[in-house]
Amino acid sequence: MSGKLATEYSAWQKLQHIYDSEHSKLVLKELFAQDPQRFQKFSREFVSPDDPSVTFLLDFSKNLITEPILNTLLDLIREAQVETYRDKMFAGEHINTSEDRAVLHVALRNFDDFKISEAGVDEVAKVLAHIKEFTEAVRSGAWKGYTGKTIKTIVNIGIGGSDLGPVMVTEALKPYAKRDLDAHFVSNIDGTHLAETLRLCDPETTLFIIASKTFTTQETITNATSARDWFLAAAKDKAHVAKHFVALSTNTKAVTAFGISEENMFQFWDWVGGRYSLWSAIGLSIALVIGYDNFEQLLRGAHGMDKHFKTAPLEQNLPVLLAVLGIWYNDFYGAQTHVLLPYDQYLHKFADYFQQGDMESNGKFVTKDGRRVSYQTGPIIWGAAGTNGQHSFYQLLHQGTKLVPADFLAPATTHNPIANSLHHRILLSNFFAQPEALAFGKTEEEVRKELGPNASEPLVKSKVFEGNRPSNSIMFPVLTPATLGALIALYEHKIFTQGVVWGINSFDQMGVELGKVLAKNILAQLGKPADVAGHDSSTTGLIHYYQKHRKE
Ligand SMILES: O=P(O)(O)OC[C@H]1O[C@H](O)[C@H](O)[C@@H](O)[C@@H]1O
Repeated sequence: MSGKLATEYSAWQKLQHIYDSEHSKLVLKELFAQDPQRFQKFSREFVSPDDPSVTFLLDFSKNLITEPILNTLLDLIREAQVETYRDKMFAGEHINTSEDRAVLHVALRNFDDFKISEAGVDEVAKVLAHIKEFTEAVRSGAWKGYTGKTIKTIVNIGIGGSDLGPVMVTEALKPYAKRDLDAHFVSNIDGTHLAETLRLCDPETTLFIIASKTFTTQETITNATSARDWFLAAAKDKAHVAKHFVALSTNTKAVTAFGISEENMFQFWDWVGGRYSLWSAIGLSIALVIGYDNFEQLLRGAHGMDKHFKTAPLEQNLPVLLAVLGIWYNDFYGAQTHVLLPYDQYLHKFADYFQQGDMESNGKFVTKDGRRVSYQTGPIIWGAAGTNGQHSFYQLLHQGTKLVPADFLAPATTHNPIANSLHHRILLSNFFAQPEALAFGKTEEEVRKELGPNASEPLVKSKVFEGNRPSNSIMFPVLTPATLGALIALYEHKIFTQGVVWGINSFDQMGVELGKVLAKNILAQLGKPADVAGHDSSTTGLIHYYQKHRKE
């Protein structure tokens, strides 16, 4: 990010030239046939520098690249000074320029390797100790509710980054969960979300975790207030709130004003972005569910990936490799989306999580120095756990008119080897088959041979798979807390790398503000039709329809 638009880099121009002159010749079937070493050349094994059991394989050989293309993509990384900006991030420089903030989620999982001087970094260990002490008290039953009973249910109230990370990780690490502690997550302002959750809770045995970096988010504060009202309807005395409500926030003043005392508050800092906050106090619900030691393993796994990202040469650097492949499709092939396909039911929220992680980070049209970009920035992220997607949207992946680069992820070993691991073998056979089908397809000739001479032309055509659809495959031995930590950090650093090349600020989220302001204005006008003013005819018509039909 040198103040340049990405298109001004000579490597970018070279890539454009390569794309224009060569892309029609980039045929996976031929590339594999020409080079028996292709898998060896275009796959890397990650082994955490901290823990050799944290390892995975990235196979990126089924991508529309050659060695010269990869080298040019890596030249782009050099020209955009990604390594310099990476080092600035790790050093605590204020690379979030619009908000004048450091970007230090890496400091939350640092365990003393990188020297970072920024206010608050020296308090990380203290907050972790607080999390440890509190989670152990709740999990052991030492922490009692207002009638002396132990906590059986936790309800995390938060939205966006204060929800998606804890939801995704608690789902992913269920095998490590304390099964007699129920965890619920309430995010939506729709009263249905809270009401349906409270039906499952007993005020005597429920702990509410109010998770909000700012502690001003309308949804969270409204849900927290209603939860407190529900609790007090049973507990009567406000003094009991202390045993049933804790807060995770950077805003001590607002937390205490809400009625949660400082000792029940878990602090974090403005250099933790919401969508990078599961490593901070926002991870309290994770630590409660899987225990502090497993939570620390998650952090250590991420730290191993941080070290790799910081030190590995570009051609070995996994986040960088994923980033450049994404740029190749996003900016040269014109792919609009990127699909995440974990073949692991425990990772069923992985794509939801990285929808915020990626799209809120890189969905921006203005560079850091205020110029309108002339190229595509962040892709649309979507996905679902395999094999479910195969029975719904894979039709389009295989035979649709759009190019959808895909990441397939799977563990070699399942936590649930039922039926002698038959389920897992079937799951993995699909995990291996789908990228193969996408890459190599099925020719007309093969279809004709299969259908015989009497097959109609339209039938033959409809059964052709053109192939040449790219994907990455990521395999790991087993989904442990540390492996998950490393995987999440892998994608975080991929997003960072792409943001630097595109010249945008990946760490603010100005685009979510306008809707919030308009909603606040409209809320004040919902009373009667005469109050509805200052809108276009569509918005006015919609509000009037609501006013006519509501029954409250
Ligand atoms: O944690 P909070 O301050 O309540 O913020 C919750 C979420 O809301 C905002 O609108 C941002 O777009 C998100 O990045 C953030 O994670």
